[in-house]
Amino acid sequence: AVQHPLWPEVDRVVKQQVTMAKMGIGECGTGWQLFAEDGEMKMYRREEEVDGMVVDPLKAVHVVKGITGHEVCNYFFNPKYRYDWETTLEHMTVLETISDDTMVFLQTHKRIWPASQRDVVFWSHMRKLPNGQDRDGPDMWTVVNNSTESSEHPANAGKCVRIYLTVCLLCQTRVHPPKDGTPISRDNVSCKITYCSVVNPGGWAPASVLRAVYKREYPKFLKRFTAYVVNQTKNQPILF
Ligand SMILES: CCCc1ccc(-c2ccc(S(=O)(=O)CCO)cc2)cc1[C@H]1C[C@H]1c1ccccn1
Repeated sequence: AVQHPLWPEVDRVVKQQVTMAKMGIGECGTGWQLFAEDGEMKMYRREEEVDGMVVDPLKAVHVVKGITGHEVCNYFFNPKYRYDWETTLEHMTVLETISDDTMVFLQTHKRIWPASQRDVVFWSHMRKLPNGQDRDGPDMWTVVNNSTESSEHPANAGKCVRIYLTVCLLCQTRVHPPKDGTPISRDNVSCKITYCSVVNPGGWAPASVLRAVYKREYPKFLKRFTAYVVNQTKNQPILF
């Protein structure tokens, strides 16, 4: 089959992002600060600025009972669910469907006063990862979102400031088989979720405003998204 021009970049960025997401906070270099904690969810960020703009890398780890990594990645990747869980989304357009696991999106996010409204163009790729370590262990699933250009939607041509982001959602399913040999139910599965993101806000926005937005929005986003997946899957057969 003929390769799509984006494919080499998709493959390279996915491998690079998954490698980083697998690293523990301690291995990810210094300067990570825990800025939000809620039950099993822990959110870390590193304060970084590029040309005076806040580009704080974020890394969140969460363990959610009753869902699998395949299910989490399906609900994160598939555009038909996005308006249900992405509260800051104003509009989403699928610019290109490259394959059943790779799409290009244009999204405008709700304006955060006093910053101007933002939009983003990114490719999104979902992939099952071979479980290198223990053969019989459940697979890992990932979705990587990475900013890309669009000739039909040039940056900063309209009212929105174009942002640039790289996001990696890495999911590892855990199965705790019941002692008495009864069939596996949702009580016997859980998913370890690692969410990494680096967002360049594009144009200038006050560091204090951006950091306040991230501090408020990221915990809300991950809690709302995972609760949504639990609710959507609770009466469905488990998708490993
Ligand atoms: C000035 C920066 C504004 C800003 C930039 C970027 C994003 C953003 C875009 C995409 C993704 S995602 O993980 O790829 C899921 C697909 O939508 C997450 C976050 C959100 C905000 C704004 C709306 C705020 C926000 C921040 C963090 C989480 C959710 N929303």
